Amino acid sequence: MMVYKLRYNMPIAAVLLDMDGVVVDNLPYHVDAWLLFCEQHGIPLTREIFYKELNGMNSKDTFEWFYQREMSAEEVAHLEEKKELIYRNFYADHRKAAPGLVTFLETLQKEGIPCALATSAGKGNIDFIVDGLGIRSFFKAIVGGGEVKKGKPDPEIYLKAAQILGVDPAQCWVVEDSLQGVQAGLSAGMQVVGMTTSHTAAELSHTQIQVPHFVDLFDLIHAK
Ligand SMILES: O=P(O)(O)OC[C@H]1O[C@@H](O)[C@H](O)[C@@H](O)[C@@H]1O
Repeated sequence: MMVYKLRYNMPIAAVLLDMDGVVVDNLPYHVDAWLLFCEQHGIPLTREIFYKELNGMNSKDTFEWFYQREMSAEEVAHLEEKKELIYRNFYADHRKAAPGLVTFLETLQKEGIPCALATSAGKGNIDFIVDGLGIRSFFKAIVGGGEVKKGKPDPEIYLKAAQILGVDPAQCWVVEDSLQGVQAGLSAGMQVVGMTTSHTAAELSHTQIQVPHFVDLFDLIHAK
């Protein structure tokens, strides 16, 4: 059941989209890649632990969680390259925009509402999705995981995106699927749409709205 509890009927200053699990429903491919990477490196990981603890985190935080120590940028880049190669091989032939995404982006553009992408992913994975789907021109800003000091669940990435767009965080809608990402959006003081690709609506019930995809989403969040 969809829960619809808007904090108030506000105009939308901007929409900030998460990428993995939102723009594309690709999480199972990321998880398969992490599981294979972990198997190859002797790290115990289960699907359940991934969704609960790691989904939405950037690579640095994920590798530090695995190895339980701080890691240098070089070390992270080296391991990240291995894992993302596996992921991109798994997902390349399956790239597909989430249902309703392009119409949603076109509507925002027509209404003059700026849109940004705020993802924990690195540049390689961002280009792989954004250019793979041909949607780059819809984004006024793209903030990647490597461009913030603190990754999700910290609000920094969403606050940075709002700052680049020059909008009030309280008038932004975030679209997220992961628990870490939802927390980042809520901590930024934004309204959050929980997209139920990785978690159930009940697990995302702390967001303002839960939806399965972008179809009809604009009408739901648009102030009447
Ligand atoms: O959900 P976002 O912010 O697009 O996150 C991307 C990240 O999502 C995580 O779940 C993946 O483990 C990462 O590899 C990926 O970079």
